Amino acid sequence: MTDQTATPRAFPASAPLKGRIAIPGDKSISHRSLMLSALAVGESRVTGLLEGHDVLATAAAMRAMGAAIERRDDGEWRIHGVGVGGLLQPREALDMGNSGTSTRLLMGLVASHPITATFVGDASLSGRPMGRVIDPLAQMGADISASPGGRLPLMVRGLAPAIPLAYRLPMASAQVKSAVLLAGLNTPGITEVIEPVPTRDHSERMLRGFGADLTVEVGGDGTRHIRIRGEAELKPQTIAVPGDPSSAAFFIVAALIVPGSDVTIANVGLNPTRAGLVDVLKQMGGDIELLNAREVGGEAVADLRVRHSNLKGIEVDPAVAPSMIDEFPILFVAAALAEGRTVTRGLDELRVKESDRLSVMATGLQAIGARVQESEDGLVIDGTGGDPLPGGATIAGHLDHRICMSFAVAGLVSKAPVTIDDIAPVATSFPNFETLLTGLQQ
Ligand SMILES: O=C(O)C1=C[C@@H](OP(=O)(O)O)[C@@H](O)[C@H](O)C1
Ligand SMILES: C=C(OP(=O)(O)O)C(=O)O
Repeated sequence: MTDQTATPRAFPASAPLKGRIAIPGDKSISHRSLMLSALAVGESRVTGLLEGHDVLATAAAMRAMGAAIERRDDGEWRIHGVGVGGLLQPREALDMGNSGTSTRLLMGLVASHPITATFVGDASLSGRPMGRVIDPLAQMGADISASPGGRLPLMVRGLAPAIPLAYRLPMASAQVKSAVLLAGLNTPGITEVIEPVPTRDHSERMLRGFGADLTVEVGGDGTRHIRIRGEAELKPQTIAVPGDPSSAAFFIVAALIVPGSDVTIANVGLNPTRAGLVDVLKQMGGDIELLNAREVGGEAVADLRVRHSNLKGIEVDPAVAPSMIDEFPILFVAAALAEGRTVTRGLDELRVKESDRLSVMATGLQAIGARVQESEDGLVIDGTGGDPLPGGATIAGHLDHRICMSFAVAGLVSKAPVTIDDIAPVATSFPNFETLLTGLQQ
């Protein structure tokens, strides 16, 4: 069946990319800025907020639960919080759109408030597993009824006071960690998350920044014990959201693989729990220079100057996966242009993102002439050594923004244009992606 509302877009071979761009705000930090501000007592101010559909879904949900949230004409967001424990029962189902982060973190918040909320989402989100948050939140006392397989639509009936929990994460997931910590905010006593494999730590940093009593103890084997004391009072903050490294990734790789390119990407967040891609691309021979390294709002930030490079295939250490979990689709494109073989493993989590990113990337790359083999938990890619890919196929984006943008970049180095069947999903995380790309092609 053809989707009448889809907007296909063709990406042809590109001239060298040249110039300087600033990418939009970090999606993870933007979600958390809205949620924590909405729970603080008083007015928080946020600049650089990502205004993508996923973050706007979080804003709408926090409004529906009582927070006053407005965007000023100068782009600053002002949020009046309701206080921890003060969330109101939403009158209608919370529409999470395409956003896993909104869904899982907000389920955590609702779980320890005396309210009931229904969560709905699009076809992609409705296929993603929510059992991973249902399990710990049910142990804390929330009553959750989900669709078969622990999917959306689902309903969370919170319990207040909830029961504190010590929870060992069964998979490397910042969303599950954050759901439990956010539930812990309004739970008496100490809620603990035990994290054997470190994942992005924005929740920990920001909860502390808002004044929550949160400690992190690292065991001898690297396991992190994160403890939050509940019934916290959060103080309003002024937040400058750094640029999203996961969005920068598309322009980093584009500049590395389009011959003659020289691009500077300003204000990129480089929190070590997010910066894996830059290290891996450097290992592959990528010319990426960090300029003006600084700290913004407790997060490492730098400008990145990226020049076209002859990339070499490598074996990617599975241990770096959590620090670049959303960047594998675009890394696979870089690998398809590198000289020699790139091997990736330990990427089972990619199968439960907006699409099955291992299978969708393997199929799409094969369709445009790349040599790719899919294994259970990774891809093996034999690159062209810098020669253009044949291209010329239409790629199914499966409502997955990162798939759409990865193949858009692949089109820039293909003989025949690469067409994305529907470009609309890009707006979930990177609304001005095409505008920035066109600007670098002038
Ligand atoms: O906590 C977050 O903001 C996110 C965590 C990651 O998901 P998982 O926790 O499912 O790995 C990541 O893929 C997502 O884009 C954002
Ligand atoms: C996995 C992602 O997001 P989410 O889980 O919030 O849908 C992503 O942005 O790549």
